[in-house]
Amino acid sequence: VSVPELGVETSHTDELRSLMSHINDWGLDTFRIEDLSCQRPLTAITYKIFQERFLLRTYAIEPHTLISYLLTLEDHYQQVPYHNKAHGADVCQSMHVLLNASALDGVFTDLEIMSAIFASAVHDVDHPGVTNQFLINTRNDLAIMYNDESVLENHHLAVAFKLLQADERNIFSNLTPKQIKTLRKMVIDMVLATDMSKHMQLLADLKTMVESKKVTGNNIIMLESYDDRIQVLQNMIHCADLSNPTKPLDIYIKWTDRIMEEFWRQGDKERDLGLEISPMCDRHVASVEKHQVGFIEFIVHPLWETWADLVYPDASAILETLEQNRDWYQARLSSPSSSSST
Ligand SMILES: COc1ccc(-c2ccn(C[C@@H](O)CN3CCOCC3)n2)cc1OC1CCCC1
Ligand SMILES: [Zn+2]
Repeated sequence: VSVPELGVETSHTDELRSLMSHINDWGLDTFRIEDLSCQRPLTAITYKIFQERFLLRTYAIEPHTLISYLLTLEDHYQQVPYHNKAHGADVCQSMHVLLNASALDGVFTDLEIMSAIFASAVHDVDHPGVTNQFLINTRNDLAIMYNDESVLENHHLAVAFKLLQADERNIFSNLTPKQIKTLRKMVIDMVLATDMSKHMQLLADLKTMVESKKVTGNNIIMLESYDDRIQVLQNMIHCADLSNPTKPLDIYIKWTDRIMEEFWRQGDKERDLGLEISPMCDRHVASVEKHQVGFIEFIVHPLWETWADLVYPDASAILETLEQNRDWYQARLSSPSSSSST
């Protein structure tokens, strides 16, 4: 069975191929890839990364099996404003770039790398566009299923692994049982770490690691235990998940427009249900810029500053962009408020 060169059927092959040549660059325009891939950004990006890292060869993955899994995975992302297949594709590509930090050169095994790319691609699959708290408050079946604990994160993992059960989609069919066991544990540990309720603990542990950082002669980080290795991978997927404010401003603003529309739709549901409207979810009381400045000040910058310390100097330019973007939103705060999309 033959597969198209870029993994997806497109009439923009030359343009898509040219864009894909920037797969290793921070700030790749996921929105343009969404258009050029005929609405298949997750399949196109993940397929390119697997090829770029020779993972099909290393793990004897049939191209059509990988495409079949990716297309089905992509179809299981819901059409919600933010937590859709474009976000999955963006986090996957961002993780791919973070894994290329020179301070991590040769640190992770191929299995750990494949686990990280797979975890990123699947980490929000079937996201319904509402928060864990909303699912808990409305006694949604998912909250009942997972007893209010990391409800969405558990669901994304269950969906991702269930899709692997079909033979024509089982990309890990040629891994050894031990490899499958290890990959499954690492993917679970990474996706569960994207739960924002784990953020403070994850950041505290990262800070401790930075303070006691051990490096080799050429500044490569030494990670001896599984706990140390998975902790770095968990922080990487968390950084990739919270990377919108570190991207070129025009791309960041598009992500802001999408997350706000998703939050406001949740607020609309809460209003209709007579529930208290969650913070930042009332479209009639919008302060988009203020919330982005707060998000960066209290969550995104502390995390990325610590990550930049760990892999110094690899993430310095990213931190610089984050600070410039914060200043841009800050400046719009003091001037008469105008919508973030203009
Ligand atoms: C560009 O703006 C944002 C971009 C991203 C986010 C954001 C929040 C939480 N996350 C991460 C979860 O989605 C973790 N998910 C949950 C479901 O399970 C998987 C893992 N991401 C918030 C953003 O802005 C908010 C609105 C104003 C300030 C804050
Ligand atoms: Zn996410």
